Amino acid sequence: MSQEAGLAVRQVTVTYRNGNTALRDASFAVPVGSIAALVGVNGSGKSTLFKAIMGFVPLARGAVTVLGGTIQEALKRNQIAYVPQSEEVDWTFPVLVEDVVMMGRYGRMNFLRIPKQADRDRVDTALTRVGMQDFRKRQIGELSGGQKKRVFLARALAQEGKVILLDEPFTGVDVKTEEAIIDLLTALREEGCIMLVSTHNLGSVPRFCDRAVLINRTVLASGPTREVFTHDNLERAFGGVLRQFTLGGTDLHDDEDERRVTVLTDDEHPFVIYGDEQRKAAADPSGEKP
Ligand SMILES: Nc1ncnc2c1ncn2[C@@H]1O[C@H](COP(=O)(O)OP(=O)(O)OP(=O)(O)O)[C@@H](O)[C@H]1O
Repeated sequence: MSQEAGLAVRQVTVTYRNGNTALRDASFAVPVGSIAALVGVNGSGKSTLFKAIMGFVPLARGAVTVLGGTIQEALKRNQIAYVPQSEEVDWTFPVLVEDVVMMGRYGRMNFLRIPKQADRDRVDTALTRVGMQDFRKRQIGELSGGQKKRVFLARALAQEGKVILLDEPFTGVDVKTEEAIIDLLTALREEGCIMLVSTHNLGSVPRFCDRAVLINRTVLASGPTREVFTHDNLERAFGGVLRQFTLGGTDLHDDEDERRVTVLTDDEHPFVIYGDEQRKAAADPSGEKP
């Protein structure tokens, strides 16, 4: 399918009311049926970009199109679902898990918000898909970090949005939950969803994101992950924030093997580049050595 029909951000500039331009001339596209990682340092404009796509901040310049239409049209059709960062949610608010997921249906109800059977069925399916059926009567504040994430994913599923924005979905979740989330996103990709996932977890990006957008107040690089996730691009995006070291010779091998391995890391989620031609080599998502 053409990129035109997916999510397209064209020359977008966002200036906040205090005059701060958080994003300048940002352009990229994500086709239907793909997962794109949105990667950048703190303050690089990831949340601002999400807000721009959701129509929460006015664009000083440029345009965003969703499935060929404007943001307003997409919002009216409930096409954009959002999974927030944990810090954005008031967990003391007394609401049950099933009610949070039902919120995903609000846009499809009339102003009285009385759920129909079809809405309840969608909520059931969404809770089952994220493995949270047994917790449906729990207060949202009484869940673990990973369980809370799954509930908000279920809300996005119940909404049936074609475009799903996920803000740091792996922060504070264990490896098993991370795997479960990745499996779910991969299944949604097969169903034709467009996902934009902000993450600091560099190591996992080539594993499940077919595309990547590197950002620092503008889009530095975007496209297929294997083309974007290069040593040079990551260095441009992260500068001194990342540590880099190369292992080779007797540090890595106990024989004559001359291959080397370079690790780029924020000390939490290392991104590993195999081979000697690191500066030219694109990351190989299969993890195979050259
Ligand atoms: N409401 C606002 N008014 C003015 N400036 C803002 C506002 N929100 C964010 N900014 C600024 O815009 C820039 C981009 O911030 P943004 O929150 O989009 O970054 P981010 O990449 O999401 O950061 P993080 O990884 O820390 O969540 C920062 O310099 C920030 O201080």
